[in-house]
Amino acid sequence: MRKIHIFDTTLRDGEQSPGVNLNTKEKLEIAYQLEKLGVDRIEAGFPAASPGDLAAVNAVARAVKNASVIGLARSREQDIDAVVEALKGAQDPALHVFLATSPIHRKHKLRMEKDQVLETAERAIKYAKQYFSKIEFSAEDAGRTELDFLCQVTDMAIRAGATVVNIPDTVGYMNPSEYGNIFKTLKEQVPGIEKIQLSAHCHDDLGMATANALAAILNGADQIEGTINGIGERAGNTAIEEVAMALATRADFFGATTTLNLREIAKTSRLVSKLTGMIVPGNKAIVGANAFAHESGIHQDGMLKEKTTYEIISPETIGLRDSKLVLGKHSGRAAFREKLIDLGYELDEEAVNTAFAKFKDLADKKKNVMDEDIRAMLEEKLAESPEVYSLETIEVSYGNKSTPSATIRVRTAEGEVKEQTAEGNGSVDAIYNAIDGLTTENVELEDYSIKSVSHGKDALGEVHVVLKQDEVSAQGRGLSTDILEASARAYIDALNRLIEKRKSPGRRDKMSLI
Ligand SMILES: CC(=O)SCCNC(=O)CCNC(=O)[C@H](O)C(C)(C)COP(=O)(O)OP(=O)(O)OC[C@H]1O[C@@H](n2cnc3c(N)ncnc32)[C@H](O)[C@@H]1OP(=O)(O)O
Ligand SMILES: CC(C)C(=O)C(=O)O
Repeated sequence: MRKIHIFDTTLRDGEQSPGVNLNTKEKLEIAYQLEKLGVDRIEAGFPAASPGDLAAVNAVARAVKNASVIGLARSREQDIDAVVEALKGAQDPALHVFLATSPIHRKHKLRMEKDQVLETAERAIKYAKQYFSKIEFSAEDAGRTELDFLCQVTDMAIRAGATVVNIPDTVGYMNPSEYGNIFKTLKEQVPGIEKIQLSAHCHDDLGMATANALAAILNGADQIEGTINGIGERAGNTAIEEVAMALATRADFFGATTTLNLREIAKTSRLVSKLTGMIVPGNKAIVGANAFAHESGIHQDGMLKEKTTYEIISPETIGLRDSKLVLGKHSGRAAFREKLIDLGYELDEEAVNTAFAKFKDLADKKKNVMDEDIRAMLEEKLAESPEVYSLETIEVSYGNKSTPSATIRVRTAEGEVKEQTAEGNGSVDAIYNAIDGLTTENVELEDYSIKSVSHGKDALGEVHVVLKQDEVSAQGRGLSTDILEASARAYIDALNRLIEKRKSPGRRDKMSLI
């Protein structure tokens, strides 16, 4: 299979992401991880940009042993000299020199005619030749360059001594068929093209960076430039992990491969995200948090029967432990049953159905139902606790300048519905006064505590109360995404158990499953 070289520019183009600034230590940490990932080339920075970047590139150049280290330069002697300086001590140094070739850049930015562009680039490559055996020349904005002129530029670069010619789609303007056609044309029309490597460097302004890079491969590109997590100038660059996984997953189609250690992908992605501060979107291909997570019942059922129904890549391939079945409102019984087994619960079918109905109610209120939520939900209910009172509705009125009041409606075991409104020092006090008014039980609140069962602002709140009546006490627990409702449920639960204890004094409190 044809080998595609991976040129990583996370430390150069990736660092051009607004807001990203990597110091030497951070660049080194990423470079070591890129070595583990097995990239062929590491573009460590733009040494002429600042003394700090020159020093960082030098540190990377001296540290990296298993990849070529590259510095970027404009077609100017002082920039090339800075790269010479920065790459001192490198085991396998290479220069990357560029000049824009498109009519827009020639006219407005460089203010050069075509022949001046050719002369300037040729002079720079020839100047660099005395220092470097490996030189990549980039025709910046190649995507918007006249194809016949791009052939001329490529011919000039080969004659001047470039070993790699890069065809950047600098502004992410290309589509796969146009971009592929550039590579095909260069391969067909430029003499001596077989002596050099052709490289693709794409930007993601129209969301086509990876597709364009793959089109370049299909049309003869030898090297792909990109970054981890696709970070980079504006909308970013081709994401290296996407190209590597596309080639690995669809080898049948592309007939090309990288020599990356794919198991290092997830780790590299996490490190780059941490050090650059650029958060990876959940739905990002390959490395997003949801890339191997399944939420809907039909998908989860398929996954439990056979993973390939909904996964084209196994998460282990990129160094993740496993896929995730996320319980949410679209989940079905198959995934729910599996989760119960995972959590160590053995319930009969009827209990599973009851628990599943409660789970669906909870999932309507909460985005992600976590393991802690399910445990709490299963253990909330005391199967043997008869419901003398059950909560029907709760309404609370609270203002920091008015007295809180609560209206509670309960249903008795006989089916009678009772309603009571009361005021209190706070919302919970008002709720408990209203319940006391309804039940006419003379109880004392001995203990009240509240905790969050899981994380986030939609987390379940769990309230625990202890009520006392004539030296007998009983505990109660209430669970809800609303802490006031959880408070009411806990109080009523404790009351029910207190009444039950009064009827059968020897009975102990026992928590059990639904
Ligand atoms: C497509 C890319 O990603 S290219 C890489 C982009 N990365 C960077 O620019 C980061 C590092 N850059 C820098 O720190 C600074 O721009 C420097 C140090 C390189 C230059 O700074 P300054 O000398 O102040 O120039 P400034 O950035 O304002 O303008 C760029 C100059 O380089 C010229 N230039 C641009 N590209 C090239 C090139 N490939 N070869 C030669 N000259 C170039 C411009 O025409 C302009 O020249 P002018 O001042 O004569 O008009
Ligand atoms: C320097 C070149 C390769 C570049 O970053 C671009 O054109 O996007």
